[in-house]
Amino acid sequence: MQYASQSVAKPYFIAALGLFVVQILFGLIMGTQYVVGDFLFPAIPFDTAKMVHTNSLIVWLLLGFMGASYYLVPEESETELHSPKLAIALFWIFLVAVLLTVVGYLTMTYSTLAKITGNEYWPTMGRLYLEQPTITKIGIVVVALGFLYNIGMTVLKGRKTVVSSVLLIGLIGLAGLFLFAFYNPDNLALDKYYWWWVVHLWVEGVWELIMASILAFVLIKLTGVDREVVEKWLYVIIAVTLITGILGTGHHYYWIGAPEYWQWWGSIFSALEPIPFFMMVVFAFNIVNRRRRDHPNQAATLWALGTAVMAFLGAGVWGFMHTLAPVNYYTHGTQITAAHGHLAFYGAYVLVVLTMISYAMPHLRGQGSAASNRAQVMEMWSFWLMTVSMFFIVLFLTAAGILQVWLQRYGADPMPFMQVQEEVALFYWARVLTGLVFLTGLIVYLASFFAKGEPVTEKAAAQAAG
Ligand code: HEM
Ligand code: HEM
Ligand SMILES: [Fe+2]
Repeated sequence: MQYASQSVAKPYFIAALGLFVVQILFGLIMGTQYVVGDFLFPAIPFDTAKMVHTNSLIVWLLLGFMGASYYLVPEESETELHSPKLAIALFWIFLVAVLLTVVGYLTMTYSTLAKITGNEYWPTMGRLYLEQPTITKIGIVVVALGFLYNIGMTVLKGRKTVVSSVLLIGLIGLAGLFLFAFYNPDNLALDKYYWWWVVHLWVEGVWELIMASILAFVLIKLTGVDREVVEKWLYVIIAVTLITGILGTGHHYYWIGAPEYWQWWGSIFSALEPIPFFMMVVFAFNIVNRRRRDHPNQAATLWALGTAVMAFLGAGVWGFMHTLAPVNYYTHGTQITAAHGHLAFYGAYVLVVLTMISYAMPHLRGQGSAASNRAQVMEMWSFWLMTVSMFFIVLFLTAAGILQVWLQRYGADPMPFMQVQEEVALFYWARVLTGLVFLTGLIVYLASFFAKGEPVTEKAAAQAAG
C-alpha cells in the first residue's frame, strides 16, 4: 500500500461482501418461493425477500464503490486521504442505518415500517429499489455528501488524473441523481418518469463512468501500460456512454403515458448503448495484450477481463434484445427483463467491485501485490463458478421469458398469467439449482481469503512468465 489512509477501504470491502451473501441467500429464498409457493411463509413473504435482495445488492455495490474510491483516489492523487477519520465514521453510520433498515424490512409489515418512520410526512417509500424509509434516504444523502467532500478534497489537493476525474464525475452524478428518490408525485406517469432518472441514469449513465474508471485504474496497475493510452480510451468511452445513455432513458417511457415520440428516441439511442460496453471489451483486452509486465496478481486480471465481457453480454446483448419499442411491446416486464437485469448487474457492477477487491485486498492485508498461488486459484474457481452459473440462470430465465411472451401475449388465444407460470416452472426449478452453484462459488471466493501459502512476489511472477 502506497498511502496509509488507503486502509479505510478494507471495512467497506468486508461489509460489501457480507451483504453480498445476504443478497444471494434472499435470491435463493425467492427462487424457491417461485416453485414452492409457501416456502418460509409467513416468516419471509416474497415481497420482503425481493426488497432485501435488491436493496442489499444496491447497498453492497455502493459500499464497494466507496471502498474502491478510498483506495484509488489517494494513489491517483499521490497524497493521503483528506480525512481517514471521516471515512471510518461514515462507514459505521452507513452500516448501522442499513442494518436497521433491513431489520425493519424483516420484522414488521412494510406499512408499519412506513408509519413508524413518518412516511406520511414526506412519502418516498413503496417504489422498487427505492423502498428505504425516508429517514434512511436522508442518511444516505448525508453519507454521500461526507464521502464526496472527503474524496473531492483529496482530489483537489493532489495530482489530477483523468481516472480520478472520471470517477469523481460519476460519483457526483450518482449522489445528485439519487435526489430524485425524494420526488414522488401522485401522478403515476410522472412518478415513473422521474423514478427512471435514478434507476436508469445510474446504471446506464453515471455508474458506467465509475466502472470505466475503476477498470482503467486496475488495468494501469496490472499492466504498466502508459496512462496516455488508457486516458484516450476513457474519454471516448464516457462520451459515448453519455450520448447514448441519457436519451436512451426513453426505452422506459414507451408505455407509461409519456409522449409517443419516446418510442423513436428511446429505440434509437438505447440501441446505441451497447457501443460503450463493447468499447470496454476492446479496451480491456487491448491494454492486457500490450502489458509491459507480468503482475503477480493473475486473478485480478481475470476479474477485470471478465467484467468487460460479461457487462457487454448482460447490458449490451441482453439489453439490446428487448430495447426496441416494437419488441418491448411484447417483452415488457417479463422474465426477459429479469434475465437482463441479472446479467447486466452481475457483469458490470458485481464484477467490477470484485475486480477492485481482488486487486486491492492483498495490499490492504499486507501481503504485497498478490495473494498466494493457492488463494488465486480459488479466486479463479469462484470467478468461473459464479459467472457460468449466472449465465445459466440467465439462459433459463430467457427461455422462460420467451415462452411467457409466446403463450401469454402473442397469438389469438392468450393464456392467463398464472397458467403460463406453471408451464415454465421447469426453468424456475433449474434456476434454484443453479443458484446453489452460484452460492458455492461465492463461498469459495470468501474461503480464498483464508487460504494458506506464501504471497506471490513480483520476482516469482516475472520468472514464471519467463
Ligand atoms: C449477483 C447475483 C445477482 C444479482 C446481481 C441479482 C439481481 C437482481 C435484480 C436486479 C433483481 C430485480 C429484477 C427485476 O425486478 O426485474 C432480482 C430479482 C430476483 N432475483 Fe436476483 N440477483 C442475483 C442473484 C440471484 C440468485 C442466485 C437468485 C436465485 C437463485 C436470484 C433470484 C431472484 C428472484 C427470484 C428475483 C425476483 C424476480 C421477480 O420479481 O420475478 N437472484 N435480482
Ligand atoms: C450495466 C448496465 C445495465 C443494468 C445494470 C441494467 C439493469 C436493468 C434492470 C434491473 C432492469 C429492470 C428494471 C425494472 O423494471 O425493475 C432493466 C430494464 C431494462 N433495460 Fe437494462 N440495464 C443495463 C443496461 C441496459 C442497456 C445497455 C440496455 C439497452 C441496450 C438496456 C435495456 C433495458 C430495457 C429495454 C429495460 C426495460 C425492460 C422492460 O420493459 O421490462 N439495459 N435494466
Ligand atoms: Fe434503461
